[in-house]
Amino acid sequence: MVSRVVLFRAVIMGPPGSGKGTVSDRIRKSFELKHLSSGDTLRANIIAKTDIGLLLKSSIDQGQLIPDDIMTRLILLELRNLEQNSWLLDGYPRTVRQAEALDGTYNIDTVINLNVPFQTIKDRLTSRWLHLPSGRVYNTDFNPPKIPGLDDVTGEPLIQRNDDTPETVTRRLHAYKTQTEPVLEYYRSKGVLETFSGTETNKMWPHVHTFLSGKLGSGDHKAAGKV
Ligand SMILES: Nc1nc2c(ncn2[C@@H]2O[C@H](COP(=O)(O)OP(=O)(O)O)[C@@H](O)[C@H]2O)c(=O)[nH]1
Ligand SMILES: Nc1ncnc2c1ncn2[C@@H]1O[C@H](COP(=O)(O)OP(=O)(O)O)[C@@H](O)[C@H]1O
Repeated sequence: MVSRVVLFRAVIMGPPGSGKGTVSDRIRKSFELKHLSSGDTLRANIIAKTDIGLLLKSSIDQGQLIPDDIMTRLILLELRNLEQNSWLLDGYPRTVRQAEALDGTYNIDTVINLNVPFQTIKDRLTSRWLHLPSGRVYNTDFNPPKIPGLDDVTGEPLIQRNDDTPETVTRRLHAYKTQTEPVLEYYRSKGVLETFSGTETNKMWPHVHTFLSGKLGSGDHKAAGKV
C-alpha cells in the first residue's frame, strides 16, 4: 500500500501571557512539529538590527500591532522554510486580515485557543524573564531559572521585555480584545477552533495533550501522520 505523509498545520492563540510560548514548547517536545513564534521572529530581527527590526522596534515596545502586510510577508517567508514540516504557528494571525492571508496559502487544521483571564495574565507578565536568543521563557514564580537571571541551557543572561511593563501590557490586552478576538470567531465559524480555559498551564496542558494525541495519534507522537 502506498502511504503519503500528511503535514499538520496548527495555530496557537490566546492573549499575551496566556502561555502560548510555554505550551508551544511542550507541544514541540511531545509531537514532531516545528514551532514558529511571530514575537521571537520580530525580536530576532531587532537583535540582528535588520531594516525591519529597526523599523518595528518602537511599535513593539509600545505594545502596538505591526501592520498586517509587513507581518504577513515576514511570516509567509519564514513558513516557506518549513514547507516539508508540520508546524505550530504562535502569535500569527492576530487580525482577521492576517488569518485570511494565511488561508490563502495554507489549510489550517486546528487552532488551539488558550482562554486565560486578563487579571491572571497581568500578574504573570511582570515576572516573565526571557532568554532572547532562544526564546526560552521563565517566570520568577512559575518556572524560575536554576540560577536567578541566567538561562538554564547556556548560562547567558535573561532579560525582561520592554513591553512587559504594566502600562504596555494594558495596551497589548486592548489590542488583543479589539483586533485579535475577532480571529477566534473567524476560526470558530470554520470549525477548527478548540478552546482550553483555565488559570494554570499545568492544569490546561493535559487537555491540550489529549486533544492533540487524538488528532495526531498516540504513542511516540508523529505530527506527520500517514494515510
Ligand atoms: N504563575 C504562572 N505563570 C505561568 C503559567 N504558565 C506560564 N507562566 C508564565 O507566564 C509568562 C507568560 O507565558 P508565555 O508562555 O510567555 O505566554 P505567551 O505570551 O502567551 O507566549 C511566562 O513568564 C511563563 O513562564 C502558570 O500556569 N502560572
Ligand atoms: N501577528 C502579529 N501582528 C502584529 N504584530 C505582531 C504580531 N506578532 C507579534 N507582533 C508584535 O510583537 C509583539 C510581541 O508579540 P509576542 O511575543 O507574540 O507577544 P506575547 O507572546 O506576549 O503575546 C506584539 O505586541 C506586537 O507588537
